[in-house]
Amino acid sequence: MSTVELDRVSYAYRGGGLAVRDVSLRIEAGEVVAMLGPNGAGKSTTLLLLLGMLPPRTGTAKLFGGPVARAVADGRVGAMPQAGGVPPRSSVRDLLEFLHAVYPRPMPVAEAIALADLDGLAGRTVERLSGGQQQRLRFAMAVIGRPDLLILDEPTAALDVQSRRAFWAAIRGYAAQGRTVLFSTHYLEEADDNADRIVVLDRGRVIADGTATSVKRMVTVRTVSVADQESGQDGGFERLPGVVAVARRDGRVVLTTTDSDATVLALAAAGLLRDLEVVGAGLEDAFLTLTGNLSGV
Ligand SMILES: Nc1ncnc2c1ncn2[C@@H]1O[C@H](COP(=O)(O)OP(=O)(O)OP(=O)(O)O)[C@@H](O)[C@H]1O
Repeated sequence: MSTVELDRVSYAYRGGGLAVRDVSLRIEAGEVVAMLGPNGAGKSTTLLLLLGMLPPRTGTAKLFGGPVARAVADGRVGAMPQAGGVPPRSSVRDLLEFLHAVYPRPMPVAEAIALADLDGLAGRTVERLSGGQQQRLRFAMAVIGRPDLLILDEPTAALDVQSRRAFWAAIRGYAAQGRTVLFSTHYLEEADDNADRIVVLDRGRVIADGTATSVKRMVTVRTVSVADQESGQDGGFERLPGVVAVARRDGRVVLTTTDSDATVLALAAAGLLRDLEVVGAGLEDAFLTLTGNLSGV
């Protein structure tokens, strides 16, 4: 029995195209999984389907081998959705005490406060917390019920670098207790640092799924550029090893490659190494490469 089991799930918002298309995904107990993808890839929609907040149009979603609604009602799922207000006038302690009373097997309020690094802020009202502190409170609210599965939608979006680090340390601490964690992010680096496995979504589909190392290898593309020598060397660049796209701009030939070493060696062998520049390409290019939409200009 898997913790998360999506079987060919699709979802369309009213009046929109398919936001999630035929997604199948299994996550086992104890895994920490990142869902990585650009804006609009379908990450939030997939997470909402798993929380029972949207019903699949086709396909089935199960948690712990049963209906999503049952797992949620049993308090086995903790969530930090992207949107969702926290009552501004309540204090941190009041909110957590309220939730403590709601869940069947909660952790002590003090433990949730410590885990979310909110010590010293228990008496403060929500409206007087900084953005980062509010985010940490939302985390405390998600874990206080000791959920077996924690679902976090871009949890660090509002945080600065320092709070980000503290936040991930708290999540890793929770995962280390054998809990399953699924989070979404735009950042390959964040996925790489904090997940055992990365599922890449693009336009509603799963386009890659594997260990951080294997996905990183797939999405790490570089741009190699040399001065355009106009030496009648028209074409041919796209046949160099690793090259997936060729563009010419500002007097340079710009090659997008999945194997920059091989591309540079081949350029050298062809006598074309003039004013070489190699830079890491952004994740956007990497997604385009993965989805086969990067074409030469
Ligand atoms: N409430 C909604 N009504 C209509 N369309 C929506 C709604 N929410 C999302 N969509 C559309 O569904 C698709 C998937 O959006 P979703 O929010 O799941 O992506 P995402 O990967 O979470 O993006 P982001 O990283 O920006 O949060 C997008 O095309 C988006 O425009």
